[in-house]
Amino acid sequence: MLLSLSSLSLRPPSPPLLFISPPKPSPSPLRSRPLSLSRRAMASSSNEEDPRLQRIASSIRVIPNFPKPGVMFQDITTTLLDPKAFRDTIDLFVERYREKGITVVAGIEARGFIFGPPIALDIGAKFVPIRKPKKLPGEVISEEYTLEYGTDKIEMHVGAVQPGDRVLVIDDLIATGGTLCAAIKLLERVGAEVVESACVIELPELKGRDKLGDRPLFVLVKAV
Ligand SMILES: O=P(O)(O)OC[C@H]1O[C@H](OP(=O)(O)OP(=O)(O)O)[C@H](O)[C@@H]1O
Ligand SMILES: Nc1ncnc2[nH]cnc12
Repeated sequence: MLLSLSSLSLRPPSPPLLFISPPKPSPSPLRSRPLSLSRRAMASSSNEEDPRLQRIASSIRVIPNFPKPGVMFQDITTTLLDPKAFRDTIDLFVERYREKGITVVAGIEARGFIFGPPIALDIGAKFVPIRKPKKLPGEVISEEYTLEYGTDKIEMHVGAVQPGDRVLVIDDLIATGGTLCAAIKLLERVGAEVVESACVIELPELKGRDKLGDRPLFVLVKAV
């Protein structure tokens, strides 16, 4: 069922996570706008109507006005509660990248740490965490990027990625593209080749893809 934002705003706040029932294949009642399947994802899977994509889209919960008013938060924790949807998410990425000679999967904190490691293990690549500032204990290389107000920074251990490494960058979501763009720049600065970036969700309205220029981006579902 689709609910308007005004009717949702009259509801009490979402219950704590422990009280959330596992997602069903039908759309979550919290979702007020549907997620569409990415044409790119459909084109890359053997079957244009790959049922795995629909299940993944349905498993993502959308919470209006979190963490602040006006934001439709795309919550992938409900995908993690659905082992089949989680498995399918990993499999779709693994099927795409298995034969691409990827040597490093770089995951962006925090939600890139959920999807990156199983992909890295399956394709036989190293996993490298790209972290928020002051989290990594060793020597780091940093990249600053601009937010709507102010700046932010991401960091990576020096030596974790070598010149010539073929890197896949993974995150759960691309919004404005600032985070992904900074991660790509960081990796290129150490001489790596960023083969592709991949996210579970894209928010096309925010045009993050444009920020990446001609660098390839693969997504499974688009929030419309
Ligand atoms: O395309 P952008 O506008 O840069 O936004 C996308 C980033 O925002 C979210 O992370 P967030 O910064 O909320 O951090 P978290 O995963 O640690 O909560 C998301 O997981 C991406 O990393
Ligand atoms: N709408 C959104 N949902 C989840 N994570 C986000 N990061 C930036 N925008 C987001």
